Amino acid sequence: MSSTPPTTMPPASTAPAAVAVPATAAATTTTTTTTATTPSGAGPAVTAPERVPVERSKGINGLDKIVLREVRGSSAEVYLYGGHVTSWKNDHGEELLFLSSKAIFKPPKAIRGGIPICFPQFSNLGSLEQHGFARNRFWTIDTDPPPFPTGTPPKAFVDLILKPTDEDLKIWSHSFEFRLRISLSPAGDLMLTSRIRNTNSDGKPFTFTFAYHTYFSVSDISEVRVEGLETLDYLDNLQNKERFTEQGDAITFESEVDKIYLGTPTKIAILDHEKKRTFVLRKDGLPDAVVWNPWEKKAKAMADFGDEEYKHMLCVEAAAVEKPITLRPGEEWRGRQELSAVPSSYCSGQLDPRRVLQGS
Ligand SMILES: O=P(O)(O)OC[C@H]1O[C@@H](O)[C@H](O)[C@@H](O)[C@@H]1O
Repeated sequence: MSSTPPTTMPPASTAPAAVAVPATAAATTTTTTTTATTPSGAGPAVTAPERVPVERSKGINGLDKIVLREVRGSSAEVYLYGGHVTSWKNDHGEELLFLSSKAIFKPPKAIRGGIPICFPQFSNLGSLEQHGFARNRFWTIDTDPPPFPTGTPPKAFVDLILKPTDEDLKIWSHSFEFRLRISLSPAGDLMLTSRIRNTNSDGKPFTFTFAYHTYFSVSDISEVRVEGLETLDYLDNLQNKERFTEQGDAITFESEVDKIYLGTPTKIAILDHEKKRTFVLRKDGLPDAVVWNPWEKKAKAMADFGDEEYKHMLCVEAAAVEKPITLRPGEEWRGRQELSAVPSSYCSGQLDPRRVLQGS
């Protein structure tokens, strides 16, 4: 068991990353950019790999969306509404995220499925609307994001930004810049990096909670297990957020679950026995992990969720909930989530490979 402390970083000061989609583009546009990375410290300038074209088009109800495609065939779809990833496909074109057939693509309703962003409040832990407002605001493409301090930029990516409107400032009186980079690796891994900066000019700090509310697509919830959370403490949302300790070998599902696991490892596996697929979730700056499945009764009560759909989804959410993040003006926080989908016969790292191999 290990916990990841929240990271608070000074302003980034190195090489610029590429953003190539003009904010004014209409219908479907395709842009390719090659970025020269400026020196980081004393290092030489390097030329970033050629950027894979990003497509911008109209999605459901005319909402703007971005499609990222990697050369080997994987893809991701991102709605500017919510800065919301609605699709992630592997190089066989198989959908890896759950999106409800009843999802309502109409503001102010958040899209049911994919990866909603919960900010500046997770769940009902505060005075704001459930899960905060980032998931039902219109984000824009960030044409000039500050550089990432290290690493080669990915080839297929988009940078989005959310800043509060005057209306937002009335309900949460803090200025911020929320930058979200969504990228696909050549192997088809989906990475989301959030950089949130306090831009208050009144000298005031602010505090927030956060989650990447990822809906994984699974073949049958009763055949799924989650590894990496066993023996950890959790707050049970179904029991007034009381604190318990998880017992047993791994997490399996036979009824509604809504738990916030605390101080979780940086790597969690979701094994889909029937599909023989393992999702590996890696995270940074996000110590907690929420596990949610509404099960039958709650499914029926949700207007934007099919009665039987709970069988085919599981939310495992990289989150910062127990210890809210506080930023002073000028400070930036970074929280990263990386998702891979691999055959269940493969796993590496801190999880016990024998258990993942057995897959049950
Ligand atoms: O219906 P919403 O607002 O998208 O929330 C869905 C669920 O999201 C989970 O993260 C919460 O732990 C649950 O309590 C909640 O029901």
